[in-house]
Amino acid sequence: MLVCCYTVSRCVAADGADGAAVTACGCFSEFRLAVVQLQVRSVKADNLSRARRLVKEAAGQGSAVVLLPECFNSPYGSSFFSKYAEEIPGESTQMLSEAAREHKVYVVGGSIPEEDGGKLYNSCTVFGPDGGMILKHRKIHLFDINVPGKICFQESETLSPGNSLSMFETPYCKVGVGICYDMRFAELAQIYSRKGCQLLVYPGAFNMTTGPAHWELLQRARALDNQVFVATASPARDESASYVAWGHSTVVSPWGEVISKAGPEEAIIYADIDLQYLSDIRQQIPITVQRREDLYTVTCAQDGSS
Ligand SMILES: NC(=O)CCC(=O)C(=O)O
Repeated sequence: MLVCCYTVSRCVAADGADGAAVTACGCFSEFRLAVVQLQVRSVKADNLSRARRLVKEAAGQGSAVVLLPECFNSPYGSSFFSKYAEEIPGESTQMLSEAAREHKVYVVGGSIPEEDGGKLYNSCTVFGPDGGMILKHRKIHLFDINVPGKICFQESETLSPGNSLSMFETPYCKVGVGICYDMRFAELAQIYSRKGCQLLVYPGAFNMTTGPAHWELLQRARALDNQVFVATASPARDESASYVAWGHSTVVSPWGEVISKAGPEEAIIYADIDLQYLSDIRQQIPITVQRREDLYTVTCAQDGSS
């Protein structure tokens, strides 16, 4: 918890990340987040080397935390998951670990298709500045969609869901992790924010149907109703792919404003995450303390059930 965030000064973070700001009490109130909207193609080695280069570039711009897209090592699609799947640790997570250690940043490694015990998962790994793996999060809500004439897709044909929630702590803030479709489930964001997360990250690959309609709206809703920062990282759009990603990686503030946003093409976007701003908003509109937990259980329903 940030308790005495009054005086803010620029400094070099203890773990070597430049550009963080600390308060008089020594807690960090501001840090730079980079979101890498990677152009993912069919050659895995190229995806890995480009991701590595862009993590380096983001670190060079003073980022303390770098976020990669869903399925960053593989084209997104049921026909690709088993071909590109790896065990963890494996080639892709090794690269993430090395990039985090070399550049002294937190790397939220988007996701990769993971193989474990004969099953496939859509898994996000997070690495700290020492290169150690902090967590592995398996997508808990699998993306199944059928909008006639537009898109029909079923992750659940090939993937298995994860069964646990994942949060991690940095010197800057506490972060909750979800993967793409997980963002549609408001309960997940609510649990993370109630457990103290100030930033929610969703590596994601929305599509050309739901992207324009829902992508930004969902992020702003999750940010606003939980008073947290929300960041999404999409693959860059590839019109020739079987699943065309919407792109538009975004960072939203706890006020619900879009503070950084990519277009459809490969890019790195940056956001200076100001936790004092988050505290101010929570004081100005104190929903976090005005909740009526005593009323949120249905005790009397018309059909007599409770
Ligand atoms: N990869 C995904 O989970 C896609 C989710 C999506 O597009 C949606 O509309 O939800």
